[in-house]
Amino acid sequence: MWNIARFAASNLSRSRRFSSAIPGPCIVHKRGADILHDPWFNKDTGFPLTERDRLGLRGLLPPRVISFEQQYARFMESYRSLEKNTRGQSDGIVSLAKWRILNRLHDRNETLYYRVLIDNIKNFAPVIYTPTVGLVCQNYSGLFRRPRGMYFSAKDKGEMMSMIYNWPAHQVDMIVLTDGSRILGLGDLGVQGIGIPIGKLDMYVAAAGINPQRILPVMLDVGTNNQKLLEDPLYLGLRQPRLEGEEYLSIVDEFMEAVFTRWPKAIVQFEDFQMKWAFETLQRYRKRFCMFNDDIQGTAGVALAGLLGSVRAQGRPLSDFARQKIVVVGAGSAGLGVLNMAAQAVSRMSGNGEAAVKKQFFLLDKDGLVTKERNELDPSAAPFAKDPREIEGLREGAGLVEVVKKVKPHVLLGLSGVGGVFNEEVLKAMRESDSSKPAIFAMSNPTMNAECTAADAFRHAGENIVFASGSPFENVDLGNGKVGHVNQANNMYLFPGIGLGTLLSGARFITDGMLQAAAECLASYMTDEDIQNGILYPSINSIRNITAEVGAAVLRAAVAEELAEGHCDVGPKELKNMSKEMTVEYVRSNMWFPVYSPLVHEK
Ligand SMILES: NC(=O)C1=CN([C@@H]2O[C@H](COP(=O)(O)OP(=O)(O)OC[C@H]3O[C@@H](n4cnc5c(N)ncnc54)[C@H](O)[C@@H]3O)[C@@H](O)[C@H]2O)C=CC1
Ligand SMILES: CC(=O)C(=O)O
Ligand SMILES: [Mg+2]
Repeated sequence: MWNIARFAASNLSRSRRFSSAIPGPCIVHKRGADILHDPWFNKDTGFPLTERDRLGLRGLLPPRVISFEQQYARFMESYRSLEKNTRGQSDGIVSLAKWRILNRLHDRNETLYYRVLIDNIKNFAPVIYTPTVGLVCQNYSGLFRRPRGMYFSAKDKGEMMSMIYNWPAHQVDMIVLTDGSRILGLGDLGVQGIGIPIGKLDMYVAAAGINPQRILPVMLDVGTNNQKLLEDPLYLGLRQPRLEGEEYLSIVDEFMEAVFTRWPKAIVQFEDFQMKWAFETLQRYRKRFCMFNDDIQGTAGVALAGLLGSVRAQGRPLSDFARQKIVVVGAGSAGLGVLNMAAQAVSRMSGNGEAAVKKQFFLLDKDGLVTKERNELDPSAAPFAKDPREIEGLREGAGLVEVVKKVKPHVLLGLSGVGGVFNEEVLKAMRESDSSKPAIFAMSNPTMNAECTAADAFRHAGENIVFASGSPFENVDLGNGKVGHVNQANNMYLFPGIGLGTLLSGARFITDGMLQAAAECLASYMTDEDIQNGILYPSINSIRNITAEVGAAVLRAAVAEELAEGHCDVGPKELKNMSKEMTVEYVRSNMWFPVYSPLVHEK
């Protein structure tokens, strides 16, 4: 049974930590049953009697008033019963049942939903985010009950500027946008990919305290090339092949113009676009609008923090990063994003130009080692393609085992989307690594697409490795009381802070400097003792803390670059005068925290 006294105590300390927890009034333009059916305002049986009178709710609810704490306890009890009752059933069935119960609460009462999410983030993140969100996207048309977010389709061309005004909120701060073309490692899921912006924005609310009334998940439905979906009579998206070329770009252009016309200060996070459009749209918009691509830029920062951590784990100075041999498997938006940011970091550390520092990186895609001899070499991969003369004993297209045996890398990092590609032979080859603590990052999502499991990594590559995966795995029992620590190398450690820091800075663009500051902040978050124990990233339980630090680092970088225009009544001068600690506190104090606010009706 959930302990109400403990809840009250933790709530008290939380309300001290987050000054926004003192509930100010909330203006509502609805009355009566319309409020009960609006998850932003609904309190279910929690409406006090006076409020029921004021809002025309009297008689629409059973007479007894149930407190927030009791509602919370009742939900947690139902959740635990569900866990008990589904024991022994398949993982997929259990995960979807958990997602459904949380989703029903989300659709009914957002305040309660976000409170249970924040307080139980370690247990619930795998349900509302990776891995379960992948399963939800795969089954989205069948699971659909109520719409969430906005859908702009190829059929809406010419209409988007007016459509954007259909969204009921006056202000939107954070938008996550996808076209569904590369959902996690699951490929093209068309309109069903909307689950990803929804899950990412849930993390924004939980980790960054973005007000849920100011978030907007968006699906740009430009068709799908997934034949199975096109043939599915229940599929909810456009039943046509994906638009390409200028036709495609004109849809994204129109959407971006519409968004920034209505909400000039919004931030748009591009998510899970196939590689060609991920890079193209980033180039196209990053100097015109306040946007970033999470898969390219967020992932890069998280991976870089982990790579720097793995240097520290070997007991070496950070400057040694310039000597680490890193094999990256997957030359897509994520893999190339990581290599570009790693190259910038090495270049800064060594003082050499970026071209000179790429020797230590080895890039493989589905056709093996990428070299300059590759036919139709992708221009974004070209800077990392090996000159065959520098890689004695290796040839164009060499397989992963061959590369690992020959290179003896310090780090093996997977962003291929292919489950199990780090097989027993590859992992055993990592035993010959030149590092005293080889690092294995199986970053692809969801779980079944991870390049290897945590257990296999420790079993085959040895107990001295450091391990990270994109989706969560349990720590591994190594016997003799020893534990193989599993890190979650996921962009969730950065994107909430990038969004919040940018928002509070009032910057109109997101620069490399701001992203670098975010990565450096995460990299320096862990103590030497943690790192020695193989812990490269903090626990997800402290995600609000991490996000406050990352947000402050991003904000301060925007100030340093003279991009900060301020937010609400805090202007650029005040931001400039804040110390580092004050900035962290400022960011923290701007995090929304779910409490029932008194509702005040206004026509
Ligand atoms: N942990 C995290 O925070 C993140 C994880 N990811 C994951 O990374 C994966 C890839 O994402 P993107 O780069 O955007 O995809 P992408 O489709 O742009 O790239 C995939 C790359 O993997 C290569 N590949 C495919 N099969 C391969 C094989 N057998 N061996 C070696 N390489 C192979 C492809 O040639 C391509 O270069 C996805 O599973 C995604 O979930 C992406 C972003 C963040
Ligand atoms: C985590 C994430 O952004 C991805 O797997 O695409
Ligand atoms: Mg993604």
